[in-house]
Amino acid sequence: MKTLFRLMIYVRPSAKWVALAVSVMIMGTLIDLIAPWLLREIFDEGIAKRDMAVVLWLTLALAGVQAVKSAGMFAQGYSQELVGQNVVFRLRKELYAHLQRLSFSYYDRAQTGQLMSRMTGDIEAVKNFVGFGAMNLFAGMLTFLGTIIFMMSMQWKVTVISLVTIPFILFVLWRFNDKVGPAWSNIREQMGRLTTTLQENISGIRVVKSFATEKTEQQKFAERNEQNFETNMERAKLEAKAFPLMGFYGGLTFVLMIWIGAIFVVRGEMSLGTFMAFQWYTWGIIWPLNMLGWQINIMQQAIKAAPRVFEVLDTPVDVVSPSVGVPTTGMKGDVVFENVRFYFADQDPASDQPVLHDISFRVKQGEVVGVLGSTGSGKSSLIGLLSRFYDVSGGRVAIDGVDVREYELDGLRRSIGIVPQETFLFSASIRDNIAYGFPEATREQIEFAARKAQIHAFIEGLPDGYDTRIGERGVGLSGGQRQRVALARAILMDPPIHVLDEATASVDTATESAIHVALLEVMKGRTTFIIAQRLSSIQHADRIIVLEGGRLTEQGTHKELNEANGFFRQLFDRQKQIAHS
Ligand SMILES: Nc1ncnc2c1ncn2[C@@H]1O[C@H](COP(=O)(O)OP(=O)(O)OP(=O)(O)O)[C@@H](O)[C@H]1O
Repeated sequence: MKTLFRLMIYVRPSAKWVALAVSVMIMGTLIDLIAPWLLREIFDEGIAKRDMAVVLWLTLALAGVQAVKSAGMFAQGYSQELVGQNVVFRLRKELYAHLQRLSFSYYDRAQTGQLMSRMTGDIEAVKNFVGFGAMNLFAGMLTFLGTIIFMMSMQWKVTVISLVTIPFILFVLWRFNDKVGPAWSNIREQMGRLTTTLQENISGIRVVKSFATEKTEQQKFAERNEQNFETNMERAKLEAKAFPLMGFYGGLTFVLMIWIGAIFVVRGEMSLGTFMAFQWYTWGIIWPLNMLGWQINIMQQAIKAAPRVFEVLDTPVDVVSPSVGVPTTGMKGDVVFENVRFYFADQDPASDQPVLHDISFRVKQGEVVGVLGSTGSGKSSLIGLLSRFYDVSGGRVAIDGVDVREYELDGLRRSIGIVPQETFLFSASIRDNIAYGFPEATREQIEFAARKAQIHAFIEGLPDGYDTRIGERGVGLSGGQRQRVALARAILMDPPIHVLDEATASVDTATESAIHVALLEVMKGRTTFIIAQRLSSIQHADRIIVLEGGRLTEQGTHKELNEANGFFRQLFDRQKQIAHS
């Protein structure tokens, strides 16, 4: 019930169209109730009295009301679909906007397939109910009650006797409703899992193929598909049991009506016209009850699907912009980490070790800082705190003396140009990919950024140059080329702070060196963090920070760290040895 009330919030803006659909539906129902009454008059006042004028006028009236009803059906069909589509539109828009706001900690755990399925199938199920099911459910109930009232007013005894089957039909419906709800809940959940399997397989198809696990993947998909098939068949079984039974009781009502009606006609307690009208009215009892099964189906689907959508909408956003954020215009880029401690959302501070322990350091505007550490030492997490991908669990991160949590969030993120470890390119032209964060950039600006990222010559060599379209996730470019496009994207943003997270790990050392020389100019006056595992990447750093197991163990210049004989020195010796062997 709570779900239905909440859905009403999305219907409210379309109240005018709901009112139109309901009015037309009530008019259509009234016509359905008047038509058999006209038929009775044709029989009793026209045929029985051999008055063809009455027959003609009443037949014309019958045709007229049917024409009005048909026109009304058009208006009702259109407006109820409009209500449904509007609800879907609003829900999808809100869901998409919320997905954009949700923080990294949500996406660390979310399954893409489940989100896709909620965005499509579940919302569609809601639309079917709001746009069609609900209105027809209401129309059915109105027709049912109206028919009984009209019949009672014509011949209450025949009506009461003929309707003895109704409690049986209602019992079958009640049982069906009870069982079909959980079945729909399973189906919606399984649809989500099926989409997840499909999405993961397609995204990871290169891994699947390189490990030749197509058969295992097929098997996995087949299992999910089979579960889906079986749950759907369970639901179909419920329908197969309930619907014919309802059809049987409905038929029985019809037969009873003829039999009891005939007795009353013979006894002279019912006119032939009323008898004929009752045959027509019977349908006004049977169809709403038969349709009720389908409508319950549609309603239960929506009741089970909507909470899946609301669950995403209700997920709190844990990294939000302050209501009045500090503007970032004129940001210089002095960065301070003060006693920073950090746990991921799925960690328990009571029992787990923090990913970052008590980190403190200061970086002045324009400094180039290398962040060095073995894999898993916390380098990316450290940088994630700067852009507020995550918030610190203790201590603070400040830029120009202002806590990052006090800045206006969009401005903060636009002030930090990150070239991430895993580059994501969109299926668009190379130009659009470079200008992703700055769509109004001029051709010169884009080319300048591409030159600095050492990718301009390559792009110029392509048949369509900057207009060359690249496939999904950058297919068509090598890893190093993709990294350089991402680098150009960050350079174009011209932020006061640059972060290169293993940004040159996929390029050869000669290209890396060329990129660094070009970047020296771009980085001038800008604070730059270069995260790396190999020393060649940080050769131009003014200072180096060394992370080990989430702790800052060393910091200083190349020279100072070489003399300190710690992790840096060991790495230096190891990489020198490899280079010489
Ligand atoms: N979402 C998460 N939830 C819990 N722990 C995580 C999560 N993401 C990363 N970690 C853990 O946090 C630690 C630091 O990870 P991080 O990615 O910051 O390391 P890194 O130094 O950048 O490693 P690499 O050089 O391999 O990229 C790792 O031990 C990792 O397993």
